[in-house]
Amino acid sequence: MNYDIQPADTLHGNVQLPADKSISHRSAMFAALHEGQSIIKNFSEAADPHSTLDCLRKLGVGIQIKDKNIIQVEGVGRDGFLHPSEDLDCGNSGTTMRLLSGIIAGSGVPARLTGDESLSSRTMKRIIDPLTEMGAVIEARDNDFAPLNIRRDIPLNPLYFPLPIASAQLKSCVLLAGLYGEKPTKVIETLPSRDHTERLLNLPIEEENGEKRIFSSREDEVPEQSYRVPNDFSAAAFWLVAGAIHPDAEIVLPKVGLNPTRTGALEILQQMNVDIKINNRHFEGPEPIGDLSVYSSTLQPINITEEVVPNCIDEIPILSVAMLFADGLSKISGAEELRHKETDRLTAIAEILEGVGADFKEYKDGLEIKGDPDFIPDAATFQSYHDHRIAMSAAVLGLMGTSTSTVEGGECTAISYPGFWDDLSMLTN
Ligand SMILES: O=C(O)C1=C[C@@H](OP(=O)(O)O)[C@@H](O)[C@H](O)C1
Ligand SMILES: C=C(OP(=O)(O)O)C(=O)O
Repeated sequence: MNYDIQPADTLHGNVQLPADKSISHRSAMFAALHEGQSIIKNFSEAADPHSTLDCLRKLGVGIQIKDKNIIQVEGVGRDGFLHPSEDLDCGNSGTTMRLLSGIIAGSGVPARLTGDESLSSRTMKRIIDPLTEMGAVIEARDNDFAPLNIRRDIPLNPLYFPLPIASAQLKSCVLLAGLYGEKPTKVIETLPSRDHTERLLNLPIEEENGEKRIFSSREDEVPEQSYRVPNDFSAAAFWLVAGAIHPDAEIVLPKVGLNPTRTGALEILQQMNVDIKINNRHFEGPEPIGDLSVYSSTLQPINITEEVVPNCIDEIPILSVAMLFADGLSKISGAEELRHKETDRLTAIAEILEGVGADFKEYKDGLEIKGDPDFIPDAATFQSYHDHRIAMSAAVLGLMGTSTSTVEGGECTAISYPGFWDDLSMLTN
C-alpha cells in the first residue's frame, strides 16, 4: 500500500509509542522457559513479537491475551516444550528465528523454523556454527539460510564463545542454548550490544578490561517475567529526529526504555546538539525508562564509528536523515551489519538520499552525508523494500519536503510500529 506524506507545518504532540520489540520477544520466550505463570504488561502489538507468540504456542506454551496488550504465559520450564506438529513460522523476525533456534537446539525438541522471503534471505550461519559445536544438527538451505531443521541427538556441549560479531541475537542464541548445559557456556563480548537477555534472565556476568563474560547453564533459574515492557526507544528515535529537524516541533514521548545498551542514538543526537529533555527516570521491572521531549534544533555533524554502531544499529537509517540537516559532513563507518537486516539498509538509505537530491557517498561499511540546515528534500516516491525502518525513515524525511512524497509498501511499519501512520497524522494535525 502507498502512503502519501504531506509536508508538515508543525509537529506537536504526545506519542503513545509501541512497546519495545526486543524486550517483548524475550519476555515471552523467557516466561515460557520459567516454570509457572508470568503476566506481561504492555506487550508489543507489532507483528514480530506476535510471530514469537505463535511459535511458542506451537511448542505447547499456553498464552492468553488478557487485554489487548497484557499477556498471560503459562511457562512450561526449559524441559517442557512439546514437539511441534507444524513449522515454527518466524515471519519477518530475525530475533524470533535466532533466539528460538538457541532454545530449540538446547532443548533438543526437533523443529523446523521458517520465515518470509526477507528472513529466508538473511544469514543464519552465525548461529548454525556455534549451535553445531554445542551438539545440534542443523540442516539449512545452502548451510546458511532458513528453513532451518534443528535437532540434537547427543548431550549439549557447553561452549566458550568469543563473539565474532557484535550481535545481541547471536549472543542471546548461544546463551539460551547454554541454559541446557550441565557446565556453563561462556560468551565473551568486547563491543557491547543490547543486554536484555542477560538482564532479564539475571545471568552471571564478569567484567574486566573492557571485556564482558556472560555465563549460562542449567544452574541458572529462569525468573518469572511479570513486568511492564517499556515503550520502544527504537520507535522513539523516528520522532526524536523528526522533532529535531523540523523548525516548529515539540514532541513528548512517555515511558521510553532507556537501557544504555539501546540509547546510542540518544547520545548521538545530543552530540549533534539536539534539544532533548529526559524526565521521570525510573525502573519498570529490570529495565530503566523515562519520558523524552524533543524540540526543534540546529544540528551539528557527527562521526559514527564501529564501537557505537551496535548501540544504535536499528537507528542508523533515521540518523542518516538527521545528518542531512546538520551543518557539515557526517560519517558512518563500521556499519556493514546493516547489509544483513530486513533489506540491505545501507543501499536502501542511499536510494532514499539519491531520491531527495542529497550530497552523499556510500561505502561498503557506511555512508558520508553532506548536510545543510537549509536543505529542502525533493518530493520523492520512496521504496520501502518491505523494511519497516526504511519506510519510517523515508516518511520522516517526506515531512520536510515542499510537496507530497509517497512511501510504497508502507504497511510494513506494522512489523515494529503498527500505529506509525496514525501517530504521524496526529503530530501533523
Ligand atoms: O536482539 C535483538 O532484539 C535485536 C538485535 C539486533 O540485531 P543483531 O543482533 O543481528 O545486530 C537488532 O538489529 C534487532 O532489531 C533486534
Ligand atoms: C533488524 C530488525 O529486527 P529483526 O532482526 O528481529 O528482524 C529490526 O527491527 O530493525
